[in-house]
Amino acid sequence: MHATETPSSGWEEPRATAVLVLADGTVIKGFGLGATGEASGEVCFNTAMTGYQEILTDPSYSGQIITFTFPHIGNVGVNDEDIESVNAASSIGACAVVLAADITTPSNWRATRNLDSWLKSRNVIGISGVDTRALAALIRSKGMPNAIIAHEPSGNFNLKALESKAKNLPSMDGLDLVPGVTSTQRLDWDQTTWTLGEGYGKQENPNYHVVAIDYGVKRNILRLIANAGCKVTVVPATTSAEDILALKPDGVFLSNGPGDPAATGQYAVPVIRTLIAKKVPLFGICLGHQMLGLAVGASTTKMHQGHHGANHPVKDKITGKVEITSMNHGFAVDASTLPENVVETHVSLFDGTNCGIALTDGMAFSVQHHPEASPGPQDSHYLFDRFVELMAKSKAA
Ligand SMILES: NC(=O)CC[C@H](N)C(=O)O
Repeated sequence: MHATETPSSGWEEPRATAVLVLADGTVIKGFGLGATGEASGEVCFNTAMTGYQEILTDPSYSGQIITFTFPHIGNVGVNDEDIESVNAASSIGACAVVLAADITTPSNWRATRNLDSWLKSRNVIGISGVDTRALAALIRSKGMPNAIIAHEPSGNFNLKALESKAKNLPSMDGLDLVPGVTSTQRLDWDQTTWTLGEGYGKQENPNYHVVAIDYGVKRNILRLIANAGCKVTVVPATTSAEDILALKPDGVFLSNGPGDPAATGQYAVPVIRTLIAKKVPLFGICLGHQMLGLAVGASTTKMHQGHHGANHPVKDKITGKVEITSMNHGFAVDASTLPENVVETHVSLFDGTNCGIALTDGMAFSVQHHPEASPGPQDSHYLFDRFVELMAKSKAA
């Protein structure tokens, strides 16, 4: 500035190019990234410090806007290997993302792309410059709100219209979102986990055949089942019990997935009940766990703020061991409604909610957390071996 010029009043607030409008009318302004336009969903917060690409592509997050409490999201870029959705038909996963810091140039040897352009290519809207700690605190006190996010480079927003749209969004309670994410065709899976220098491996000598019912399955779950010595056939969510049994599985896996389990249970539960009656070894994760719960007659409830992170302590009540787990759920099985032939096997040490069940006949078990991690700690990998042991016992009987 030239010495004779009048000093300006100081720093001017940059124009907001994105807004997040909550159903209660709260307006959060920031800077748009990723796709332009509007998206709507339930706002949750995830506290994981790593693995944003796996989180964003987890089909369980469909219909949700993820607020990352870790500020530096995008700093390791993205690549083609860390996508978790199996159904590649569309941009499946979270519909929008809320960040504290702007996305910086990626710095990682595996990065092939910048998070911003990748979000745009997947039609996912983002907003940065948000006080994500304050938003997480708001969710903690008031629960997960519905919201509209809008990204408009001109910065012209009709806030009244956005607020009324946000108010009229349907509650996640009662939504069946599985049809939008499940595979439409049967799929043979033999890929195993990733190792440095080798990339993903292949299961060449399987001992067991697992049918995985795809309610929105994550790739790393299928890889860990393959690692444990199995050939996997992934089938669409509405596959009948007859068609599943015709594949002669040694075990059936009930996958994770989005939405309200009670709404999804309408077609899933009768199938699971038949499999229980036929004593087929069953293993369920997250939505699959909730649906096993519904199939045995228990009920599920909507949680206040849910669990979304990578450091949640869970106690295995059978062994007494505590495992640090990856979590992503907004519903839970109500343990007080479990029938006599089902035991609670795992419990959250954060809030005492149910995190695992097993049938007393020993043929079916499930957990609420994500033992496959991706991202997250690997303490719970043992559950895949438990599933194989169950199939071995059943085969030997
Ligand atoms: N990760 C999942 O499978 C989530 C299950 C279910 N949609 C929930 O929010 O509780």
